[in-house]
Amino acid sequence: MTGRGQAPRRDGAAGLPAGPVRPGAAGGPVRPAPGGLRPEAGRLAAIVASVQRRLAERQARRPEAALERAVEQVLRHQPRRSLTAVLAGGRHRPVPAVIAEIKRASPAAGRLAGAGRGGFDPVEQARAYQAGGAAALSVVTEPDHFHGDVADLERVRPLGLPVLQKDFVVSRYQLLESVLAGADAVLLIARIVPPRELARLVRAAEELGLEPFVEVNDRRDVEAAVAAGARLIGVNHRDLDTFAIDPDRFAALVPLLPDAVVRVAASGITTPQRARDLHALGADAVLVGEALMRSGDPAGWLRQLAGAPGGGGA
Ligand SMILES: O=C(O)c1ccccc1NCC(=O)[C@H](O)[C@H](O)COP(=O)(O)O
Repeated sequence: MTGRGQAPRRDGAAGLPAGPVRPGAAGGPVRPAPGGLRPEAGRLAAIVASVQRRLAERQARRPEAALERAVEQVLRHQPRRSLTAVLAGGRHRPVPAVIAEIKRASPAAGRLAGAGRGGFDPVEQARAYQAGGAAALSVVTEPDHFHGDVADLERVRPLGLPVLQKDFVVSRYQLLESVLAGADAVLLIARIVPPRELARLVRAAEELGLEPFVEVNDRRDVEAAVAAGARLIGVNHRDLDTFAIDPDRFAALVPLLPDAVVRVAASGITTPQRARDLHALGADAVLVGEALMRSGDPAGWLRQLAGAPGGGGA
């Protein structure tokens, strides 16, 4: 996660190459799998390593106690909105709820924001999502591999939709930063921390009024997420090391999820029809990034999913 005072983004007006963002490109040498990462982790390890390096710098600049004091103030004056509440029961409605993502770039896709269309305004993008009927926003804030910016989250919060912060959380310190940025929910990736640490982070997030959105890739992750008490679980079709999409992953893992859990299908959802198919398999909600970022008419894409006339999605 990125806090205030992070290094400036690198996707300025001059633009970026259109190709994929190289893991480790801006974060220096790739180190062995850090923290609780499983030994097979490769490209994901490079992302987490740069996240940890930036985190250490921020922790050195601003001690956790100072953040705690600021968080107390924010929590007193800025109530959180519930992501879970707007997604729950989605599987029993005619169409899934949508978490619409702002993702400036990704290691898999390269630059997404403003590619070929001039500048990018996250607020304008979020307004289009809202106009199309999105239930919530997701904002990717990791800077080195996604060109994310925590300022994007701060800027879209006033629109009023619940906001999920997507980053690579390995420490409670980052959760404090999330509160300060105005997130309502935070992504916790089961793959990047050991199960006990995942449970600690789930608890810590809840104590701070943040809803943990636990992302899983396989059966082991599901077990860790459920044991951690996660109530909001996202099944990610994307392999975090190869970035390849496994289209059958949601179908394979959904039977393992307790009924009470709010289930989100995430990644690689390129068309409204694909979102409908995942809904038919039991998804309460879908999380869509790249397709909306690439669409010239994201509101139309979302309306087409909702079955409204005038939808412009594929
Ligand atoms: O998007 C990536 O390339 C990626 C690579 C490695 C780790 C995470 C990654 N994405 C984070 C996400 O969770 C996705 O942005 C999100 O599920 C939306 O996916 P999509 O609709 O395919 O953009």
